[in-house]
Amino acid sequence: MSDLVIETKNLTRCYGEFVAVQSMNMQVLRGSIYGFLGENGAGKTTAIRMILGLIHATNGEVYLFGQSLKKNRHALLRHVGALVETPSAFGHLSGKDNLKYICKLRNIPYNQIDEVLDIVDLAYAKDKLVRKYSLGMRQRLSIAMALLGQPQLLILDEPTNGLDPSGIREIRDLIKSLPAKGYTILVSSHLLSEVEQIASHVGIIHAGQLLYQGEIENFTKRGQTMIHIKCSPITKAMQLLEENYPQVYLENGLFQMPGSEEQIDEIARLLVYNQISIHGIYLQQSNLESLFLDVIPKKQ
Ligand SMILES: Nc1ncnc2c1ncn2[C@@H]1O[C@H](COP(=O)(O)OP(=O)(O)OP(=O)(O)O)[C@@H](O)[C@H]1O
Repeated sequence: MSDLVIETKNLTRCYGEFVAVQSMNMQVLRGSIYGFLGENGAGKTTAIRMILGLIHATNGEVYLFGQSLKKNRHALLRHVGALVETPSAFGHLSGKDNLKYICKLRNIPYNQIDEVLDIVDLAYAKDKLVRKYSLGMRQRLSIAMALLGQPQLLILDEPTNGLDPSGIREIRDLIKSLPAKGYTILVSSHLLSEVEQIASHVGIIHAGQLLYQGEIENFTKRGQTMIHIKCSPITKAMQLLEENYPQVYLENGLFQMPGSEEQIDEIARLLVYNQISIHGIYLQQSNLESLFLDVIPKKQ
């Protein structure tokens, strides 16, 4: 069994002259939650639609579970559940009847219904009409629909769009619970904070190009630790620090420089020895946001 549930090779999609996705080599490992992160218009939906065989690639190929999608489209997509468009459950039917309807359409046994209702934690509301569901409940029902047919891979395109904070939390908790049940998840988002909270891996797409992919943890490790110092008088401190630490810079009254915990003592001694008052000195780890901004090209 392939360890890569999704692999794309030079996947490209053009709309006329415009390149929406460019030579994308995505690798999604079995059992992972892969956060596909990019600003609006970055190319996430286009890439996802190609992975699902909903649109053709202009160039390149998609492999699912180690096999070419081109050659085994129907057999492979049977193992994939997806939520790509806005949820479309019937409001005049109960949650359970909506699931029954999908089972009938796709020839899936009804005995899977209770199982997926349990996974998305909607068993208590299965007989309630969907029009009386909250948006978060509707979205969980849509995920239950995608889970019918016992897929191995679940693809969710911006599943928290339009939800309120409690709905977002419900979906987040649900997604986090899925790998333990044997699912691999590809979830797209334009929100860094969301990906940071749920994903084990991240792929960053910008203007159609996958600029980074790997474990979230490794991504965070790319960051430097910075020493932040608040001290006075500023002009004298600037002169002294620049002489000893050429990488230092001043921002909003705070001196900053790359460094480690061991250097803090040495810097503090230098400042005190030169009659500079220290109001604060501490170590700051780069956060995911600053790393993200480092990866994507600066706006002109
Ligand atoms: N059918 C189409 N014809 C022409 N251009 C398109 C088409 N579909 C998408 N695009 C363009 O391709 C780019 C990528 O769009 P895509 O929907 O994949 O981005 P996205 O990252 O999913 O963003 P969003 O979160 O806003 O949906 C955008 O500039 C979009 O305008």
